Amino acid sequence: MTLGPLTDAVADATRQALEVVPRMWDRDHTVWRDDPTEIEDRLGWLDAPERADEVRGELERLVADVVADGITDVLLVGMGGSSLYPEVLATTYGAAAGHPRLRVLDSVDPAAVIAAEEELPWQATLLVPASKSGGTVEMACHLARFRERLVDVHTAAGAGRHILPITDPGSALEREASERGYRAVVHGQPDVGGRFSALTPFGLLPAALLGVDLDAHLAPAREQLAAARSQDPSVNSPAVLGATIAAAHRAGRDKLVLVLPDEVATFGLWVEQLVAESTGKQGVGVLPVLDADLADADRWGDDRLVVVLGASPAAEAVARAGHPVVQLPWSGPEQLAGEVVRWEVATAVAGALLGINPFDQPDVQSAKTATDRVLSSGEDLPPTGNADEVLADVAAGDYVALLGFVTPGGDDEQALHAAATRLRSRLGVPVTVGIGPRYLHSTGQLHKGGPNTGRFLVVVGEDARDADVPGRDHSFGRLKRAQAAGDLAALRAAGRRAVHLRPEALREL
Ligand SMILES: O=P(O)(O)OC[C@H]1O[C@H](O)[C@H](O)[C@@H](O)[C@@H]1O
Repeated sequence: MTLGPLTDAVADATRQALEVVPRMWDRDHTVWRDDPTEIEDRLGWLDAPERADEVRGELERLVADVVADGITDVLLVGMGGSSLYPEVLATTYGAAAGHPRLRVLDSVDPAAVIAAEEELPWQATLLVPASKSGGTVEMACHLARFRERLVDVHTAAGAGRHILPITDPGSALEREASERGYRAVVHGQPDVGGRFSALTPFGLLPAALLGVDLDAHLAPAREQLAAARSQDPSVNSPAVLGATIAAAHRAGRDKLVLVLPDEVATFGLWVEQLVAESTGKQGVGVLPVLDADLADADRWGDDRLVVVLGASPAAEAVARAGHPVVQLPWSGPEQLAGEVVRWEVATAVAGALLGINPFDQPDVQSAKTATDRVLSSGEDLPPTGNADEVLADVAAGDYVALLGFVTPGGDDEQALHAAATRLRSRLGVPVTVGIGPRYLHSTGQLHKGGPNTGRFLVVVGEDARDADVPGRDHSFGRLKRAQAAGDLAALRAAGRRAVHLRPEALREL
């Protein structure tokens, strides 16, 4: 740890954090807020490993049956907390011998939907709709469309056996499952919010499907939770990380540059949702920055805290340039669930020190409401503008977010990253890239609820082909455009500087 300018502030914040720790373990909601709403029923992640032990056998039996049925592929559809950890698991571990591949879809881009549809062997595919609320629109549209593919090959009577939802008890998705005879329903933990649900069945079922040994996966999580009870700061590294994030924020270092080993690169997406959606509200917020150019650190403003997982030769130069650097040990992918706990505790502790409720997401709804309005009114996107409208007065302490409603992994996404690299070097401020609608369930909260220091370029790709959504009067392409329009409207209503651009405009940035 090279805290440099933050050394004293972190020591103070660590003392405060250690006062928070026993109260957090007592489930004392006043750590965060006097009002217990969306706190007292959101702390179940503190005993996720014990709760996992209660359901492990059932999950392993379900998976054994799936494997015995000859399933070769799993398609998980869901958003935010219901999809990001499965994506981390799939990309970090892959499928064990004899277990199905796992593909995660959190895009409504028609090309992405069609690609999944055309590439999967529906005869041997299991569809896993994952949604805590059971009503998230993207998941519902995916389920409607892909269920038809299953009906095509298995008939309506046989399709249900190929659908295995994960949802909270009593949700609309659970009702649909019983009406339509889906294979089973795996319940989430009602007292755990989406972004804290990685070690509940939302992450455990996908892990078991991939053939991950759940007991071994959870072992580092148990160790980290035990450490998170300690009053010794050399042991309780999760609380110290939370204290460091809070101290950095208080000092104006509200951008968290995360440097990860390549083998867990997608873990950044999970941390991004956890930190941004938990802290970004009431004008407060820590912006996760996943693609910082460390070689440029001597040109950065003093608004950044750098957290490095594992060894990074570049981190030393960052510290020499005067930025605080936290180095966390990394022994390999088997440590993943321990990192989940570290970041969950750190986020909860940082929330307490920053005076916000880390478990709600009050500003996510505004974009959803605006999207519904666009869909029902028949409106389209507002006219495109000029990036200079919002970039002209960018100053130190600001950030730029490129928000692309584009095909994940396609040319337009590459163009977004290339433009982000150029803007970083031109403007000297952090430039993030978010892919819609994924980011709406992640950094979208911070964009609208956090400090008004962002500039938002909403880039919407054209669709060469569209895909209809059975049972709805809009297509996937229309939904995508309505979500982009909805977020633009919500950003502007929150007083944020946001402009609509075509992908071609990225070349001029
Ligand atoms: O799991 P679901 O209920 O479908 O919710 C999925 C996601 O939707 C919302 O937009 C929240 O902001 C996220 O925190 C959540 O993870």
